[in-house]
Amino acid sequence: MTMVFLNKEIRDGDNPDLTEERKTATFDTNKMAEVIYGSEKLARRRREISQAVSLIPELADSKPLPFLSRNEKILESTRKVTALNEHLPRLINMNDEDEAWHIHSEVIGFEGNPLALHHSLFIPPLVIQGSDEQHEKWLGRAKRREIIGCYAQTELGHGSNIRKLETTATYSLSTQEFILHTPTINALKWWPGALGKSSNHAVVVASLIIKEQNYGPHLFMVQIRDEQSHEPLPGIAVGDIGPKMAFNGADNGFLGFNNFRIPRGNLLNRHCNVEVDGTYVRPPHDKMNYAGMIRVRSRMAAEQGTFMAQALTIAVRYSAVRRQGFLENKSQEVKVLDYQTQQHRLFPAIARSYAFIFCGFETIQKYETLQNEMNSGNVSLMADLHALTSGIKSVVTYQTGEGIEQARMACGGHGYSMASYISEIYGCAIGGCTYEGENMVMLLQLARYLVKSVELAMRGKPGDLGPMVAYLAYPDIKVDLVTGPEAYVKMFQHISKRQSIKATEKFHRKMESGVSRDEAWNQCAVELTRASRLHTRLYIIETFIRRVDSIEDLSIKMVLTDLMNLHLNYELLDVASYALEDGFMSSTQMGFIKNQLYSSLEKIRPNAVSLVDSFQFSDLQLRSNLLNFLFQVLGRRDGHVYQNLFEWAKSSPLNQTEVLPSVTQYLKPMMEKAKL
Ligand SMILES: CC(C)(COP(=O)(O)OP(=O)(O)OC[C@H]1O[C@@H](n2cnc3c(N)ncnc32)[C@H](O)[C@@H]1OP(=O)(O)O)[C@@H](O)C(=O)NCCC(=O)NCCSC(=O)CCCC(=O)O
Ligand SMILES: Cc1cc2nc3c(=O)[nH]c(=O)nc-3n(C[C@H](O)[C@H](O)[C@H](O)COP(=O)(O)OP(=O)(O)OC[C@H]3O[C@@H](n4cnc5c(N)ncnc54)[C@H](O)[C@@H]3O)c2cc1C
Repeated sequence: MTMVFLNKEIRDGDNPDLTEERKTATFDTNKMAEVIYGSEKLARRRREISQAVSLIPELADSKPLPFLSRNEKILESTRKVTALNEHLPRLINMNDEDEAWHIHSEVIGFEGNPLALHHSLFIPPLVIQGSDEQHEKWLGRAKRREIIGCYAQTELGHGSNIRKLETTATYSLSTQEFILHTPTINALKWWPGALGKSSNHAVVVASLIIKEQNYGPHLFMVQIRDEQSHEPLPGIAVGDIGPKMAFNGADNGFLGFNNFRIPRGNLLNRHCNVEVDGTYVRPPHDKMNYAGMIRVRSRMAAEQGTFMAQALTIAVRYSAVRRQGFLENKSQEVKVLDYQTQQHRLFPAIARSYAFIFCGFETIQKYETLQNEMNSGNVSLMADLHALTSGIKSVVTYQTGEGIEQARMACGGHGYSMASYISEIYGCAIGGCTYEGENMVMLLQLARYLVKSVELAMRGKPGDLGPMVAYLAYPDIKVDLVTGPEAYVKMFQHISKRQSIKATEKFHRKMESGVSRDEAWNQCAVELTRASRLHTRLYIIETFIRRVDSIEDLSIKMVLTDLMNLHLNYELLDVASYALEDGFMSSTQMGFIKNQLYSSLEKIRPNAVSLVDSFQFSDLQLRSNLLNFLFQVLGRRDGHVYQNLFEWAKSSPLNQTEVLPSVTQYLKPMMEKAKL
């Protein structure tokens, strides 16, 4: 039986192919949005905010961004973000981070802006690592945007290995100051977003030196530019690092110090301190100064899930209006979305977007618990969350990159045009594989945790394993996949456990053969990263199942169950070789998984457009609206892509004149010469 849901947002004049899709949906997209965003209130607020933004012309792009130069992009993103700043108090609840995040992505898009890091990486470390007194001094000013800041950690020579950062902060007993210094070119800060041209403050990570002893990376509040003139302060060299693959509306920068002095009170000292006489007060956890990175990583699953969801919204809508080729009926070409290959390209990625967003909820909540615990001095949760978020950040960024690239290819030629907006989304999202910890490096961090856990299990201490890794001690009992999701989890647990054990045993064998610990680790690194990926994918599957279990609305639960089954079969198929290898999975089971996968694609087909509509991205957010000016056009909610692609092309600066200088200066003379 199909429940017919009349989508309230079907509009007159929409492309009939899309209207037809929306009519076949078996669920209410507003209800689904509540599940995606976690509450009726937030889903509703997002719609209200989008609506309010659409009525303010100055918050729209003034030109299609791909046609702008780098300087124009920065000017435009700054214009928008400052205009937005003026409107913000009327549009959102200023204390609600989700509302703020939504409105910024809507107005700014993926190109970045000079304030992006201020909120995500300048204020949070100040909150986490700053004392009450330091909050008093800087936090209010930062929140009011009297000062603009960034997070300056990475250097030209070091990003992953932060223990080897070369920027020094040497304590001067005589003046009670820290002297910041960049001893070599390699030690220049390099990459920090918004540092290059916009920020006048930075949280700088530098190696703390007291009486010639290096205490490792610490965080310092540093004013880098004059608040009046915006000129760099004496002793500071700062600038932009040049154009990047994407994110060119932001000014990632470099920064060098020439014996630049800051007061002792600028060491962010909620958890550690340097006393007047140079006595160092240790933090409660060795890696306390890394807590800000856990925070950002904990938010990456949800963030990347929505990045992928935007690319998929564009690709799925387009696939429902793009007609090409025939199936049975030779009188009308089919929507490309009807091809099984197209569905296989897009639907598993839709499932992953949902999975990442659900998983993101859990990690954000876990971080909030950690933050509360840390505030009361309990750091026992840090190691677990560091391991978990290290794996999640790596898996979701990689799979998001894959999903967005598939979305681009699914749009054929038009996907390659910047009119699709997909290349911009890709460029921004894929940066996540590198920033906040390069993926391999982070997978190896999780592997340390897995190896230790396997060692505990091997020593017969399974009781000491945390809930996340308890399965490493479970016995192997064959499963019948027909029985449902739990059996899939057990199969995945077996695969993940076996890989963790295999990698650990290999590591042990290498050491027993006389290879040093570090060398042995390196010789097992690929196997170790495999274990980390499997463990993380298992965790994501489990969060998906938990979320679907918790849903009460039947129509929503049914379609999410289809999506979850697709996810389970797709993921298991992808790693099946691990289970076939030791005979835990039979070839019959493999066939079963494939058939389940194909049948999931068919089940999802009528709901595909509504599943992406449910993310409720506005046309402005997808840079697909023509309301005020010409924007990218492929993901338009109304589905009128062709005429708008033509408008877009006409607006290209190249078409503002019929004969270009390239022709008069070079081609014409060449052709004339050839005639002689
Ligand atoms: C790879 C590590 C973790 C290694 O650190 P290390 O001090 O050399 O550590 P080690 O001696 O090898 O010991 C590892 C040990 O330290 C633990 N650990 C490491 N990090 C944490 C943590 N956050 N919480 C709790 N524990 C932590 C690990 O679990 C290890 O513990 P173990 O020895 O196994 O018991 C570190 O260097 C690191 O985090 N590197 C990545 C750098 C990074 O993420 N940079 C981000 C810059 S900001 C940015 O990119 C902004 C992007 C823009 C945007 O978001 O939009
Ligand atoms: C868009 C963007 C925004 C950024 N924003 C900021 C910012 O705001 N502030 C800031 O401080 N930084 C920022 N960064 C810098 C970013 O955090 C670093 O680039 C990142 O941490 C990776 O470090 P790296 O560049 O040193 O890479 P490298 O470590 O040099 O990586 C190169 C290769 O070496 C491998 N490798 C390195 N170490 C190991 C190891 N131990 N084991 C195995 N393989 C290894 C890596 O896997 C990789 O394949 C940003 C970067 C980007 C791309």
